[in-house]
Amino acid sequence: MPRYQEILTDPSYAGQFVLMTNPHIGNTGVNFDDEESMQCFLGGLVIRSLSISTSNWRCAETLGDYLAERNIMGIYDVDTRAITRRLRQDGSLIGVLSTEESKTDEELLELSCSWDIIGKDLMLGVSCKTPYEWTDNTKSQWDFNANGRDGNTFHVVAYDFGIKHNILRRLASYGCKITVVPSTWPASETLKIKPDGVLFSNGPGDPSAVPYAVETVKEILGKLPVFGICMGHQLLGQALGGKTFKMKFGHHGGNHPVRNLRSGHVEISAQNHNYAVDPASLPEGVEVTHVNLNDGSCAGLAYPAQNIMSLQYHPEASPGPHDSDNAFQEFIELMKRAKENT
Ligand SMILES: NC(=O)CC[C@H](N)C(=O)O
Repeated sequence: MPRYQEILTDPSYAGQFVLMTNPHIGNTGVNFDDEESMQCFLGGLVIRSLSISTSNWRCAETLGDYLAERNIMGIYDVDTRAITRRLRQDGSLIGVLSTEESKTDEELLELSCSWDIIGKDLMLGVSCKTPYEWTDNTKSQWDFNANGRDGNTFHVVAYDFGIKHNILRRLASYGCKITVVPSTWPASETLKIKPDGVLFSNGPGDPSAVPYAVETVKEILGKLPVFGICMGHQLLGQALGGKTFKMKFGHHGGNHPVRNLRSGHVEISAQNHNYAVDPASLPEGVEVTHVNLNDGSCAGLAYPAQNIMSLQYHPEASPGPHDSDNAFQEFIELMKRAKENT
């Protein structure tokens, strides 16, 4: 149920510890299919109780062995409810995990002061180094929403700010040919290959710490249809002239209600972000299309005049509900309309 494997391999957790509120973790082990990237980038995993037995038809190894092989620290027997309540009260905090028993509390406190997520470019450490083509789609036994796809192929350039593989699988399932490019890939190179659309992916850290990526987004806006997801949405917000800010403890988990203001429908969504776009800072013409119903924050934007759409949350789920998968179809339609109008 908590789908810890996708969370462990989501590059957006780079530089952060993940604390699971579900008390029992590890019972289905780890498998070959549920990887969201080639690596675990998170700082460490904090849980209440590690399952003493592992049982699932897809299981390839235990969670403990998986983390140990990747040199990722995991800690269990922790009062995760108490830490959750503290985080809700005080907001996100800096933590230190150490195996060195000789360290005093003062030394650990000092260590915690040497780290801050604000102002750090964490994207460089997780993005691919060279462009590559992506062809895998969602395996047929897991696919859904497959009706009504018209077999058109659109070429999408996907900026890898820490991209989750399921974004690529869903785009491929919707019939896209995909070229994945590094976060520093120049806009001019993207425009040169004349794709039908550009995807700006999810990614870790502070969106104000990566001005080069905002510049890239700016150079592409208005020239091609674009779709921004999470970090991609925040960078789009900045490129459009808006501001982003750090939230108290952000949105995490697979149960966030979001209202699509165009259809009136509520989607239950997967979310993982610490920053958000301030809608009041956006210029005229930019529409807030989705609102997080827990706190009223901006969960989606569109600028129809420039074929721009973006979501603060995760339509690719993985893990999480599939309510928002249709966003990929909307991106296909944006590319289709733009193609027809040229
Ligand atoms: N999942 C993401 O893309 C995270 C977005 C952003 N870096 C944040 O933490 O707010």
